[in-house]
Amino acid sequence: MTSDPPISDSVESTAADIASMETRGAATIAGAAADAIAAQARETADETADPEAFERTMRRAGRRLYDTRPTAVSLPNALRYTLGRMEGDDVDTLRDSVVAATTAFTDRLDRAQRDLGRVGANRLRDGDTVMTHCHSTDALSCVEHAVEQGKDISAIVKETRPRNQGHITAAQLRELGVDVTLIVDSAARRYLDDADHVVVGADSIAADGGVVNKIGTSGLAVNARERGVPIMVAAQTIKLHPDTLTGHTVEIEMRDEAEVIDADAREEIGEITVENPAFDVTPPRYVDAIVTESGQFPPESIVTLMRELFGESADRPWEEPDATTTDTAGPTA
Ligand SMILES: O=C(COP(=O)(O)O)[C@H](O)[C@H](O)COP(=O)(O)O
Repeated sequence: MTSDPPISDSVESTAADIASMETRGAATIAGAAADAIAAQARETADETADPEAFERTMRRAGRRLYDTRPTAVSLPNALRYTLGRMEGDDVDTLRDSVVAATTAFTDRLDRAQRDLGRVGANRLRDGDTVMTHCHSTDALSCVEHAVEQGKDISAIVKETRPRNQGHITAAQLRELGVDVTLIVDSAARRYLDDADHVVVGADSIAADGGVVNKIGTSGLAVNARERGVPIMVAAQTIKLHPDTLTGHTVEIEMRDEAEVIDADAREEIGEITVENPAFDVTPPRYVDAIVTESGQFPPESIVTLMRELFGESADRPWEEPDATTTDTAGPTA
């Protein structure tokens, strides 16, 4: 018996880049995964004429990507869209179906971001100041469209420890011509008095409207509510987590302590525990609007859109057909 074709270099390097956060941010991760799946389909079709071997290899590639980071549902949703459309009785047809699905998926990704940007921009007025957390391409799309509408927008950008994704946000806002004030995370409450909106992205949105995003989002949202500053979550619909429709929770990624403290400082302090959760959950009552490519929603009604898009439950086309369902439950929300 001959062995199945290997996982492609493209999938291996994409998976490594996602795990190391070289490729990061939910939408970017989804696009990279779709591109890697397309590369895998092309290479596998060159290496086997056996349709079953092709399908097994594609599922294996899907699992390799799936296992990288657990929180952003855009990754499994990208696999759902692309591998879920794999069909055909021969390898060429199977390959073409997957490649066509990946192209359609990445087109939708770009279009969705533009469309939600227009919706989010309508919430911003000329002269407004937004406060941001982390780096979200969906959130930035709202600011970009507001600027295109001729609005003068300023930004207070939280640096977002431990990885300082706020620096990326600051640089991209400057490219848009937005005035930027960079602050440390702990200064957020003080500067909320100068903000008209908090604008953040999402890695996953649960059926109850809970928003999973970079650690620190929930504290920011609670403070913003106390200060009367509206909180807008910019999230295209690939951020909707269909497993939460059936009671599953969203796993919160715990990352290496080396991101928080270097070895020398740790040694100097003595025996301590260091925790580094990458994300947290903002309860729906602290969110004013979830802005998607299908319009804006109060968080409590997002479940309707989720059912429309995913039905009552989500399939897992990266698993072998006879595999028992893997529970996605983990420490969460
Ligand atoms: O929390 C993060 C990124 O976390 P990390 O840096 O750990 O990946 C972003 O706010 C969301 O992914 C949304 O981003 P986008 O709007 O670009 O999908």
